[in-house]
Amino acid sequence: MSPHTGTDTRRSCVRPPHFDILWLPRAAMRSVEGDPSDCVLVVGVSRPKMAATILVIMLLSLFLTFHILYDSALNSLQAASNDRPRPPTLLFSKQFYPSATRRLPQAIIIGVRKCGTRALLEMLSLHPAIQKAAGEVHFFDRDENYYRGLDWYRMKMPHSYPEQITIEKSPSYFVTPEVPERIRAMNSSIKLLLIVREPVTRAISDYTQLRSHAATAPSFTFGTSSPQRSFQQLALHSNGSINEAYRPLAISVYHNYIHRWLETFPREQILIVNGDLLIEDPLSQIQRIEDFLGLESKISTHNFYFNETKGFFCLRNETSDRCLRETKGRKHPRVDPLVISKLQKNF
Ligand SMILES: Nc1ncnc2c1ncn2[C@@H]1O[C@H](COP(=O)(O)OS(=O)(=O)O)[C@@H](OP(=O)(O)O)[C@H]1O
Repeated sequence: MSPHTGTDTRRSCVRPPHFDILWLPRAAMRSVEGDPSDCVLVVGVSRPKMAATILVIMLLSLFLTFHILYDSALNSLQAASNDRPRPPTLLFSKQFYPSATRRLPQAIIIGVRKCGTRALLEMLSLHPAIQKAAGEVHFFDRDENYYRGLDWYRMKMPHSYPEQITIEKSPSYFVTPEVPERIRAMNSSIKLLLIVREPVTRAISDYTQLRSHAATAPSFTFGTSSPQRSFQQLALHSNGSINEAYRPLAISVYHNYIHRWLETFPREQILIVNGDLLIEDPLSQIQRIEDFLGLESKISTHNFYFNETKGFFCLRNETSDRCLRETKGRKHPRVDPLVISKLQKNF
């Protein structure tokens, strides 16, 4: 080995033969502390700004590629369950799907509470041309929401295509006096779905829900921890007469509320759905609604299966089977049949 003589350590570095195949410039090899037998490979970026730009471009293209792949995978999944891919939810979706926007509903399930409003909404949303609002919006019945305006309401709606129908359900619309006029002010040609059930069963269902809420609520919400009163005790006075002021019974007197709707909307804009039949034979009611909404019949027997454990029909599409939550289909307390028939005669 020749000793290190000059100031330029690069020249005196002995380049190992296998490094020749890397086409590295000679300057990349430098000797350590002037010892030509001990070389290091020095790698650096000669144009850092350009390198940074290239890196950013590469990362952006990677992100976009991932985004497009994810979006199309999502749409393929949805296309498998429906004929029409659902509007995308990801960033940049408006550029890719310009017509998917949030629209005010063209149909509303206005009630009645405990008659199967949730089941109805979920079943209808099996139709590819129906987009449902996720929760109960309570726009028309709660002043604090109503005075936020229609843009607030629109933002509660899902994305939909122009040929799709947006639908929401808020069961308390039916019994709130201001609601029919407020809905008409928004859209006088809107379609309304009213689902009803045998009135005493509905009242018992209402009672069951209130009792279950009271059992789980803190004691200050419902007063002292007095033992819960039975349906019969609440529905009948001690002299045996009917307690018409008892809210679950009052809501079941449908004609006390429906007249306001009929005064505000033409009869052909309101479809009355049979909630008892929706439980026993959901398709019969769903097909009536497809027709009422002017939709092609798409929901079929394949979309329902009876779940023995739940005791109700559950929903099926190409990707999943699902039943409604346990708060839907609660076990009702036993009520004396004589009390039931007495109440039924009153309706
Ligand atoms: N398929 C299916 N699965 C489960 N439950 C079903 C179904 N179809 C109708 N129902 C009946 O829906 C009742 C609840 O009605 P709502 O959804 O209108 O209740 S709520 O007002 O929104 O609280 C609920 O009342 P309860 O039985 O008292 O729980 C059910 O009887």
